[in-house]
Amino acid sequence: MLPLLTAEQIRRADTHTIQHEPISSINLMERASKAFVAWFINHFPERSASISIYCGTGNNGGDGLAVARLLGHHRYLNIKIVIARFGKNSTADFDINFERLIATGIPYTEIQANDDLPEEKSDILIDALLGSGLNKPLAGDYLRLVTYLNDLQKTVVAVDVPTGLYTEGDQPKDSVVLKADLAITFQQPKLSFLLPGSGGHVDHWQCVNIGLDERFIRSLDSPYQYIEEKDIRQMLKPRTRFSNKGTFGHALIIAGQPETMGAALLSASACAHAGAGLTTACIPESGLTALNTYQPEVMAIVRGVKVADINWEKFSSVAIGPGLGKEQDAKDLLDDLIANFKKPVVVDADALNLLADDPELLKKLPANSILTPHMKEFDRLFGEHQSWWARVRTAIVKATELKICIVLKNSYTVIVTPEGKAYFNSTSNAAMASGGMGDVLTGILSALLVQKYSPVEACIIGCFIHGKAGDELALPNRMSVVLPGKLIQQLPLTMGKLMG
Ligand SMILES: NC(=O)C1=CN([C@@H]2O[C@H](COP(=O)(O)OP(=O)(O)OC[C@H]3O[C@@H](n4cnc5c(N)ncnc54)[C@H](O)[C@@H]3O)[C@@H](O)[C@H]2O)[C@@H](O)CC1
Ligand SMILES: Nc1ncnc2c1ncn2[C@@H]1O[C@H](COP(=O)(O)OP(=O)(O)O)[C@@H](O)[C@H]1O
Ligand SMILES: [K+]
Repeated sequence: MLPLLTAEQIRRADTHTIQHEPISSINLMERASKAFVAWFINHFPERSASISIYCGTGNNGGDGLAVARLLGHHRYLNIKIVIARFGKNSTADFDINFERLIATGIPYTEIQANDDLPEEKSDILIDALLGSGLNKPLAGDYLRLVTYLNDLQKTVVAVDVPTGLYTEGDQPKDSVVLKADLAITFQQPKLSFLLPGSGGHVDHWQCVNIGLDERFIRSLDSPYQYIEEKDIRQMLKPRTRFSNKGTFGHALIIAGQPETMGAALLSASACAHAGAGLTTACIPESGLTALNTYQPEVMAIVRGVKVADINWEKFSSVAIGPGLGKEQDAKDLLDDLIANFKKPVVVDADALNLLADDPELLKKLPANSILTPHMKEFDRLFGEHQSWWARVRTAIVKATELKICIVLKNSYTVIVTPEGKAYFNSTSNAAMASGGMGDVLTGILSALLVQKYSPVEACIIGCFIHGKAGDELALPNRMSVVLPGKLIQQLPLTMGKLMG
């Protein structure tokens, strides 16, 4: 896991590294700038490209000056430097890099407060105006400059953080950010890159290691973590030679109505493909032929048979909700499940909406149950939110209070645990934004629970493999849409590769 730090924690990690590695702060800046340049060269190998580097007078600007000098060493010869000296202050490391720049003879322009803004003809802009030191929304000269640069619609590469973007927390409404095509960011992705809204200011980001003290970073025990493939490889258990279907548990999926049987089919099929030993779907009678045709491996309990006839004890885990509707029979099933089943359950879609109408029932969920809301379901459950940052904060409070896992779905789905940790998933892509994709995730989570992964492990592994299967299909094949049924077919391969 990659710990995700706040701006203040990043400063502490910088200071600690400087004191204990030890390394001087100017050499740490040089290391960061070299790491930036290595990636920049990767993306923009054309040495004749016209590049303008906009530098503030803090350490982000210091990085910008060092980057300019290093690009010069790499024979990028069509470089222009613009220093925005809007205030009196500059940092010591900015000043040193300014001296070093002058020594190289690379020309630069300075703009002061209220100056006319320079004509800009370069194709690529490097944004080193402000970084993680941002402490208020852009105003005055910075606002004027950034608005001007945004209007030019050039390719923008941000150093560490786009100017104007908060590293974490609520981005003030209507605040202006220098929109980046690429942010080459130091040590760890910034929390704001991972949330819709703020993340929209960065088209792509690339994280470069600058050698901050990892032991110290871990000791900060950040509640925010970024899931990496190596974590999943460690967690996923290969299937052993003498295993049989009994080894891998029996999942029950309560889903579907005559009009939304597809949701039940997708969940149940995903559950079987993600390795449940046995899968049973509790569906309306009219869906029986569809189920037996689409996925003959899945067994059925036909709804309409009295609810109490379900022998809950037979199942190692139960998921409820996809396409279920909110009619009385759905409500009765949910009540009965919560009254009689004491192991963690997966609650999705309509079952979440039923819980939103009945907060007392929500409090009775078995400990460590998993809720999988998208944004709208989340707000129905826990109230309207103005930002994703606010949603993550509420999810932490609610998951701890109710002792449950909350999987808040989106790009970078956030998994919040009863201990109050928030894990950001690193897989998935926009080709997966298609109806039924969440139903597939519910089936995967059930399959992992019955295979005896803990609820937190199931959420982490489940979200990762769901997104990974989508990435494996969409990215190399340039698919603009991945349908849920196709993703299900990919799951055994995705899981097999991660186990091997
Ligand atoms: N030793 C270190 O601390 C390292 C820092 N690095 C760079 O340093 C950056 C952070 O540098 P700084 O802390 O100097 O801060 P910045 O360079 O981001 O900002 C400079 C100063 O601008 C002022 N400011 C904040 N918001 C403003 C606003 N809206 N309008 C006008 N002025 C505003 C603040 O006083 C701030 O300190 C990182 O993003 C990274 O690029 C890297 O060189 C790696 C090592
Ligand atoms: N733009 C996107 N990028 C990455 N993943 C996405 C994107 N859009 C949707 N997904 C994933 O697809 C799933 C959609 O879930 P949900 O909205 O519940 O769908 P449905 O209700 O149609 O089944 C989630 O797991 C989400 O993470
Ligand atoms: K920047």
